[in-house]
This record gives sequence, C-alpha cells and structure tokens, in this order.
Amino acid sequence: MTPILDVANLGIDFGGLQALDDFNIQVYNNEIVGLIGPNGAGKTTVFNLLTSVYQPSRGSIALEGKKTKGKNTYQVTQSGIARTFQNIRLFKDISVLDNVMVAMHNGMSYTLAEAVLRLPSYWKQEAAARRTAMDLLAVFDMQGVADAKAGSLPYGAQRRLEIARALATHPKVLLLDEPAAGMNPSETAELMTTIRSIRDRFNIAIILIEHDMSLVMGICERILVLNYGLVIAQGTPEEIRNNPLVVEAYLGKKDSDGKKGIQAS
Ligand SMILES: Nc1ncnc2c1ncn2[C@@H]1O[C@H](COP(=O)(O)OP(=O)(O)OP(=O)(O)O)[C@@H](O)[C@H]1O
Repeated sequence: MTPILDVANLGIDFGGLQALDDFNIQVYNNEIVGLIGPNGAGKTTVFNLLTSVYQPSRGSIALEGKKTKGKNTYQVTQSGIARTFQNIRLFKDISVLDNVMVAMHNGMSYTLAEAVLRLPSYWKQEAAARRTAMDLLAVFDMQGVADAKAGSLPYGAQRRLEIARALATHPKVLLLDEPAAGMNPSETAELMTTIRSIRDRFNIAIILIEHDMSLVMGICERILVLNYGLVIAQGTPEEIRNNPLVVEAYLGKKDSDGKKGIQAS
C-alpha cells in the first residue's frame, strides 16, 4: 500500500535551535495519527513544514508520491493538505456559511470578469458552492446557524467551523492542531465522534496534535511522541501509554495505585 503522505528525515533549525530532526512518517488513507509531546517539542513545527509555512533545512515531504518542496502554502492546500490552527482563525464578522464558502473559492474556476459581470457561469458555481457548503455544515450539525456571524458562535462551534473550513478545500490529509483546546468534556466527546465520522465520510487521513489524552487515546490508531524535536516513541495508544520513555520524558504521573502510566483523561 502506498502512503498518502510520506515524510523522510525532515528537520529544521532556527538559528542554533534544532526544532525538529530526523522526523519520519508514512500516513495511509483513512488513518488517524496523533502527534503528542510537551510544550515546545516541535509539534506545530511539523504542521508548519507540512503546509510549507516553513521550508525544511533537510528531508522531504511527498503527498501521493509528489514532493511538495518549493510549493507555497496555497499550492500545498490545493494539492491536498489542509489544516486548522491552535488559535482559531475565522472571519468573525461574516456569516458561518460565508466562512466555508470563502475557503472553497480556492477551487473555483470562474474568471475575474465572470465574477465582476456576474455572468451565468459565476452564478452556477456560486450556487453549487453554497449547496456544498450547506452539506458540509450539516455534517457538523451547523446548518441552523449558517446565517449567524461566525464570531457569535460558542467556542466549541467555532472550532467545528474551523474544521469545516479546512474540509472545504477537499483535503486528502487533514491536520488538526489542538482541536479540543478550550472545549469542555462533553464538547470533547462530541468532537471525537465528529473526527471519526469525518474520516469515514470523506475517506481522508487525519493527523492531530492534542494535549487532551482522552481524545488522543480514544481516536488515534497510531501515536508519535516528540520531545525536543525528536521522535522518542511511536505505537498504538496502548504501547504509548505503557512506554517507559514516554512516561518518563513527558507524561509520567504516579497513578493512585503507585503505578506509572499515562492517564487517559
Ligand atoms: N519561527 C520560529 N523561529 C524560532 N524558533 C521557533 C520558530 N517556530 C518554532 N520555534 C521553536 O521551535 C520549538 C518547537 O516549537 P513548536 O511550536 O513546534 O512546539 P510545540 O510542540 O507545537 O509546542 P506547544 O505544545 O507549546 O504548541 C520551540 O522551541 C519554538 O520556540
């Protein structure tokens, strides 16, 4: 089986700081992979490299066998890698529906003249985009708030809208940076179900950075642990939970029974 995303020996230095080194991962269609590690371990740097926000100091990234080197962030999104951010980035003063439609405009093919003159080809594409955007909102149970201003939504709903916006670009790989940040436990549980259903429905690979262990352990098939820019462990949630290196270096906690291990929540 060919990986949808193939990352080899990836690394980046900032001045004297090796923020990431020798990072390797193969991600397959329909997988949910977790990326965890303490603050400053290099997790967001991985996403910034995958989306060409940063160019690597070394190593390569291939999406469906094609290297992304030299592509800018817009081109990477167009070729199939979409992301959300740790800090929510929505257009807060426009509607929920328009937020999704703006994200879709990347993929539209009408010309500037067709748009300015409002020619039939423009309206046809706009109508189709509106339908697709409504369908996407329905996945998140948000069609009822399509006309509300994005900034007026509760926090958890804004996070869901961010994911809907990322999906609007038709990604093959979806990168979620701390999707449960700031959510309460019931919103987090709901988010877990949503992430699973996105994977199943859109048939895509998902990589997520998350500090909430109940979410990571609950939905990831595979987890990579970063510490000081290096992968110190990878495996199933069970393997990670019981890996002494991980427990020691990152999440070590004595359980009430005196055993060391990673707590799932
Ligand atoms: N543009 C940059 N210039 C200089 N240093 C940077 C830059 N981006 C990241 N770093 C450094 O690289 C290291 C990794 O940062 P990164 O944001 O990837 O960590 P993280 O694992 O995502 O942390 P957190 O969980 O706190 O978000 C940190 O030491 C950070 O200060």
